[in-house]
Amino acid sequence: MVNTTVLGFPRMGSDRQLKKLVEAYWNGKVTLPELTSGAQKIRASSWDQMKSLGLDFVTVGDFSLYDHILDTAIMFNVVPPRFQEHFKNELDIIYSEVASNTFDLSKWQDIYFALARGIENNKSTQNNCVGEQDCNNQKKDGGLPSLEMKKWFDTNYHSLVPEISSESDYKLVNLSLVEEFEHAKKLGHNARAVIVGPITFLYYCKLKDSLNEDSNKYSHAKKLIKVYAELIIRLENAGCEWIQFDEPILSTDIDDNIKEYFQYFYKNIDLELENQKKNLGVVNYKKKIKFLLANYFGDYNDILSLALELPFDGYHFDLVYGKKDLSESLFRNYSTDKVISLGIIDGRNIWKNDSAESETILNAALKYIPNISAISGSILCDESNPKLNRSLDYQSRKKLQSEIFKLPLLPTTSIGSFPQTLELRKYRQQYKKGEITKDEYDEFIYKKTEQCIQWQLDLGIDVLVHGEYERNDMVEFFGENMTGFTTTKNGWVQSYGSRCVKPPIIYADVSRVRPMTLEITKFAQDKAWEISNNKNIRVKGMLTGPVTIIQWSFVRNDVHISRVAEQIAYAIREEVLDLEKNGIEIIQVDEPAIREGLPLRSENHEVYKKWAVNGFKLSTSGVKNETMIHTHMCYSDFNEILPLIKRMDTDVLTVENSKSDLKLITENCDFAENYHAGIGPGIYDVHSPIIPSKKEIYTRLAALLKVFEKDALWVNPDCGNKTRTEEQVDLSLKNMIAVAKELRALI
Ligand code: MET
Ligand SMILES: [Zn+2]
Repeated sequence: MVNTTVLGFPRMGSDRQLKKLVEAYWNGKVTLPELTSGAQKIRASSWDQMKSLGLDFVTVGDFSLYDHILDTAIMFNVVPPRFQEHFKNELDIIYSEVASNTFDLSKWQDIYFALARGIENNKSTQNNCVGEQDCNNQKKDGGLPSLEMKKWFDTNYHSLVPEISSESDYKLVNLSLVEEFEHAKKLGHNARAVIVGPITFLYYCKLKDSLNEDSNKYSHAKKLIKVYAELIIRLENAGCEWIQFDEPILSTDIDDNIKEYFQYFYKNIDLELENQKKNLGVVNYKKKIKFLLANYFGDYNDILSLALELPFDGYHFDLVYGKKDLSESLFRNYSTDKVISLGIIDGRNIWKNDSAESETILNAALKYIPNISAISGSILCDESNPKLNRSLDYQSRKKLQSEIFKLPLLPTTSIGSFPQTLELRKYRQQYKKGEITKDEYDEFIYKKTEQCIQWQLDLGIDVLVHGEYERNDMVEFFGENMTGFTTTKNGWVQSYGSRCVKPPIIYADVSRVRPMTLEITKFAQDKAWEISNNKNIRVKGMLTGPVTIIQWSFVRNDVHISRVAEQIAYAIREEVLDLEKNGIEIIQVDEPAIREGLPLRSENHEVYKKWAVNGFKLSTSGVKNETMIHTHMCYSDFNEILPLIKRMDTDVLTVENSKSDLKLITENCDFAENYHAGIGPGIYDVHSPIIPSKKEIYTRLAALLKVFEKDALWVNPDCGNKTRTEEQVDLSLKNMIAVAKELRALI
């Protein structure tokens, strides 16, 4: 028998109902009971939609008020010590209730959002840190930092990173999943529960072990087995028939250590269930509930035979991104008493499904579908093409540039955007609705830009930006100004928490029709010269690179992606050259998404690196050696992509890293030892409303100065300022600039 189902359903709602609800709760406009019932309504309407589409199962557990990894962490009591301490009273009540089998979900709500968003100004945490690592994390005078974020595999969604240690006390303390299941059942749905599998969960966890330095985070699977089993028994008792364990980690290169714990957990979970049931006095303790192993985003590759030996009742195969599974031993060795789940619709893109193709896959599930990975015939393959390379190497360019720019040591700059204020958003909306004219809108944008220049001159920042007020989104803006793109009204994709983006669609050949940023950048530069009466004040041109434009769009799939990259790169190159011709001498081409595009399997890395690196170089290397090229990247393990970054050959790289407390760059020194061009490691976290203190900035800069050459270091926030308020930006930049100036005098 063939059933139809989905692995999960978008949680945000077509009109971002969830975002609005959650933000209203944060702003105190909606009460906790209203939040709860609002969320229930959103879930229920998704189930209705799944049912009316004719699916045989609905899913529960795929919904989340903020993030599904955070949900998993909360469910199993993974609360970092700083929050345990802060919420001691609340947690004591929760734990004592749990001990008497009472689970009050509402008691978790504020703790949950605090982990996600941090807490401002918490005096009680002052001077309570143990060891340097904790000190960094405590933001002594600035409250409690939220959990870090990490990209969800190769997508642009950000998950939170739970913190575990040998002291983690895993226990089942939150039953929201069971409650959701019961709700769906009451509404008459046949629901499958979706949970993040332990290995994927641990992949997202960060080990903060001060006690046990050699500890291996995956070994925590041994401890987690108990709490997972407890949860499963509760779901089974509630009448749940299927559990889907999401383990997309299987689509990555997994080492023997991960393999060992993957095998350990799923081999032993049945036994654990039986033991717990026996202890509970259940007579018929054999497992009734069924397990589906869901791997997606790629193929099982060499883990397939191991996975097939484990006691799962069904397996999901991603036949869109994991085509290789089809060709392998899949159907040859597949036991007929196991359910097979075939992912034949591309859930990550918007193209209407080719049902003839799906039929072919279904009918002859054994046939190999060749992987279209032909990157040939593109200029991006030809490393030595002069169009891809600057004529001088970095050191020689640096000499030329330092003579021209005369920047001080530790030059200060920002990443580009300035606050998208309520007023600005109102103007944009009015303009989009046709309530104000283009001239009125432009007048406002230019006024804001001028004010931003004045503001930065007052602050004394060394390299200015125009503020990016004219763009709502760094990809959408370029999409709107090039051919081959179209936009959607409701194609929302969750980025993190309540934040959503609306990726454009690339449906045809891309080219630039007109200059896109020239006018406003030139305006900003002229204003800067006029106001300061100083030709040495420079405004950075601000563009988005081809990789990020591709990663954050729905891309046509009828030509190889390197073709699309090549076309976008030519368009950006034209813009770069126009800026340069008009006196812009520092140009930043942002590539925040470069890491997330890296294929999950290393065997596919080189093809990606080729088009990604060369796409960036084609965009930027047409300039004179005197022109300074910056790039910016976020959310990356920079050590991991160091060779790729070096190949990009930029003059200055600014990176997000303050959420990782500079550890990636300072402790694990690969990066510092091997990267010798200009570098601006984000000196504070713009994602948090907390103002970084001078002391904190000083400590970080001092740490950086120990590992980087002083004339290579730039001082900047870790990402754009657009989500902050003007006041927050002002105070943060003031502190940052003051510290840079102080330190400059000392080194
Ligand atoms: C996500 S990276 C953002 C870079 C962009 N220039 C900005 O400042 O917003
Ligand atoms: Zn960024």
